[in-house]
Amino acid sequence: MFSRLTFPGFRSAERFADLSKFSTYCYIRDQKSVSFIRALPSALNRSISSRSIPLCPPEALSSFTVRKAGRAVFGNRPDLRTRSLVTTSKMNDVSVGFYGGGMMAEAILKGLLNRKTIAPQNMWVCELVQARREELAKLGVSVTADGEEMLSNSNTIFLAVKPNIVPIVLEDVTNFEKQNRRKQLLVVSICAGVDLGSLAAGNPRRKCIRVMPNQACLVGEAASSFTLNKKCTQEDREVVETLMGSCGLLSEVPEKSINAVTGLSGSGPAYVYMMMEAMSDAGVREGLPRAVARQLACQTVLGAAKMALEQPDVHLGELRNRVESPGGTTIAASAILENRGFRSAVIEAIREATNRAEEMSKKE
Ligand SMILES: NC(=O)C1=CN([C@@H]2O[C@H](COP(=O)(O)OP(=O)(O)OC[C@H]3O[C@@H](n4cnc5c(N)ncnc54)[C@H](OP(=O)(O)O)[C@@H]3O)[C@@H](O)[C@H]2O)C=CC1
Ligand SMILES: O=C(O)[C@@H]1CCC=N1
Repeated sequence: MFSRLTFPGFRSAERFADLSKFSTYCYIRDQKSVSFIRALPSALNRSISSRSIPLCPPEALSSFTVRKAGRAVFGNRPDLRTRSLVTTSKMNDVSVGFYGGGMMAEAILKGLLNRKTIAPQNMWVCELVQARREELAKLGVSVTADGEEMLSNSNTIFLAVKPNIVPIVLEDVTNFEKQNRRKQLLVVSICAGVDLGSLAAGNPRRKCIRVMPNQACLVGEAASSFTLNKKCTQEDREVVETLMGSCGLLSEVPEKSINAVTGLSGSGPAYVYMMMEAMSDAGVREGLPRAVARQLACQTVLGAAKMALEQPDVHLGELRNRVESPGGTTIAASAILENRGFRSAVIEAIREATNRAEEMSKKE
């Protein structure tokens, strides 16, 4: 089988399998590709779980000839656990509805559409603001102001409203469930500080998943974590992995960790923007044109993040030390950042965000 397939970017099938260390997962979307993947272990004469997905770095995707056998869609880079294979046939049964058509719903919708994980005709958004409905309709998804219409047309319901609106929309969900007892919904909440217990309000049998994504869903580079309640099945897990995996990195964590995820990566883009804004302003102060300073600041963050992700075994302090030449410019700057409490400010800020999510879980 392999003699008929070439591996540009990989010297051999053996090399392909060795790339597992990159922990980048690939969802194969048709049966031919699944057969190809399943055949790998015997061709390599060693065992790879037939349910685990072979891996390769995203940069290799464009030259990855498995495309000849079908569409391969890269999902997440979960370093924590092996993903299961989710095929298109299974996803064909998934129809996604959103309560709330704000920033995050748009980011997730675009993430899903960009990866072609779900066809636009299988996506519904219930949003009260007409201007937002009109904006989202341009994506080809169906929009409505009527929650029941969205629920009737969907089986996986994302709660993407502000946390204080969740009890209101859950009442709708409960009424719908009572009137449609044969349809079981999967409720996926992305709302900060709303726990699994609250998501099951009105129906203790409800299947609920709590996800904490961030806005980088929009560009397929989110850092998200999720946790499921006990009513969820393995299939539900695979559905959320496929949906959120197509928006970026995804890992499963215990529910007690979700508030920390919220403080770190849910809110995280804001901290990084603040840093980039400051770097950009500093460049302007030193005489660089604004556009040049902005671009340099953004690309510096992107490049540093890429290097750190590609060298997971190298301590971040070591990566920093490699930039700090003895007696040079960087160490002079690092001394100021240490002196002004840069790291402890970040640590305390993330603790504050985590505490805030915990506070919201308790009473709002
Ligand atoms: N922003 C972020 O980066 C992240 C946000 N989250 C979580 O995602 C959730 C959504 O956040 P975000 O997208 O930023 O918020 P937005 O305010 O942008 O979006 C929420 C939308 O829901 C609409 N809405 C209000 N009530 C209803 C209702 N009953 N039915 C349907 N739509 C309704 C709102 O309208 P109106 O404006 O009129 O109220 C608004 O357009 C929050 O719970 C947040 O904790 C999670 C991770 C990251
Ligand atoms: O600020 C917030 O509450 C939301 C949750 C994570 C990011 N934004």
